[in-house]
Amino acid sequence: MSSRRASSQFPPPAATNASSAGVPGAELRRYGWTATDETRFAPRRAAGLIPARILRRDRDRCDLVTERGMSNARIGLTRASDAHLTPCTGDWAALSTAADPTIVELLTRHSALVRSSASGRSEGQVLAANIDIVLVVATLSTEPDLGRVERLLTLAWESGARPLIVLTKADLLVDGSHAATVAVALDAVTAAAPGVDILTVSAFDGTGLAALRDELAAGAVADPTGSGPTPGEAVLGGRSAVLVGPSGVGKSTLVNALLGEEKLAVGRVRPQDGKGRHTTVRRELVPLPSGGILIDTPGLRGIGVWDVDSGLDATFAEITELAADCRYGDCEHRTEPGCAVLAAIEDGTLPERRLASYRRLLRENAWLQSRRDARLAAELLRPWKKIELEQRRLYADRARRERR
Ligand SMILES: Nc1nc2c(ncn2[C@@H]2O[C@H](COP(=O)(O)OP(=O)(O)OP(=O)(O)O)[C@@H](O)[C@H]2O)c(=O)[nH]1
Ligand SMILES: [Zn+2]
Repeated sequence: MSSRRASSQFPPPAATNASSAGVPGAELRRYGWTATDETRFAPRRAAGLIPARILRRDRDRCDLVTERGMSNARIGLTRASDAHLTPCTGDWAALSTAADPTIVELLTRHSALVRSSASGRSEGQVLAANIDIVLVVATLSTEPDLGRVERLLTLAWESGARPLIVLTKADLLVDGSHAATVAVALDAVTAAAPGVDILTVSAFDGTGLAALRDELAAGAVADPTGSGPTPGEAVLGGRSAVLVGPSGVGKSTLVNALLGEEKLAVGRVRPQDGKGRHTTVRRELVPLPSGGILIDTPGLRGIGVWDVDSGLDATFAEITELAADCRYGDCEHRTEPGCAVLAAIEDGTLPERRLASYRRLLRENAWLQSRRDARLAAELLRPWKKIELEQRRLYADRARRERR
């Protein structure tokens, strides 16, 4: 994964206020922890573990937040080799509170944004876990890359979270020279995203920011203590949202606009690692003063789809729907008679570009799946290869003995 953007783009977290810590996990509610989560966690708490949300993943350690404040912990999972089970930003974990805190368990994820790994290996790579919304960010300032929007939507649908398209730089609408382009861009994106809500925003003039804040704050509750660790941070919980989109569309500017004043209230944090080390906790996940939790992962360029069968169905919903009316169940919508998809292209209701884009992503998905299947097959064969080898050795030994 490219790290074109420092993962510490969010301001260092302010020192945690322990005053609301009367209730177990209360401080974590800012990060989305709920009473239900706490109930489920009870047996672990009884075993001396505490809940934590992962803010950032390093090779074998994580920056995280617990009810006691920011911390840094070792990854002590037994199945750490499984890409889907290694901690990532957004994960909830059970943490041992030993001298060197250790993540001993990942709590079940309700969603995960997964891409094919940058190295092109046959595994998926989890970019963010436990998200409610994927903000697919594109800009109105240039002709939209619809293929990219569809790719990101496919990943978003597949994650189990709800996609929301955010079109940035809406202030360009008022500029006469841009207005026409923007209107066309908006129509094109709408056609490429059936069933997906689209918000146009501008970090410059504030357009749409209130609507976006409301989306993220849904379900948030007022801080019972009346004040958060930083002034104005009086809302707890809300939706967890991850931002995806190419470089230059205005993600950082948008994040800063959403963070508002909070970015000024910064300070170094001393993780409670028992050794009193002073390190700055870096984070890719931050609670918003207005409610909701924002995740911004570095480097989402060249993002590849990964195991996205249902994501494709959702992204290209109108094609899936048409395909149900094709004469043949296995219709590939190429030359088959009675093909409802081709008929829709013929009568102009389905743009050819949509079908081409759908095919491209289908092919990519099938290719990755076949590579994964090949890897699985190789893994299944491995024990047999070992037995075969041992048998050969045995026979050779016996033959040698008999020759003597
Ligand atoms: N007109 C206008 N320009 C904007 C707006 N938001 C951002 N920009 C400009 O767009 C450019 C890119 O913004 P960034 O926030 O750095 O974009 P990004 O998506 O974070 O880019 P990376 O950090 O490379 O991923 C900058 O020159 C911003 O000033 C906006 O609302 N309106
Ligand atoms: Zn067909």
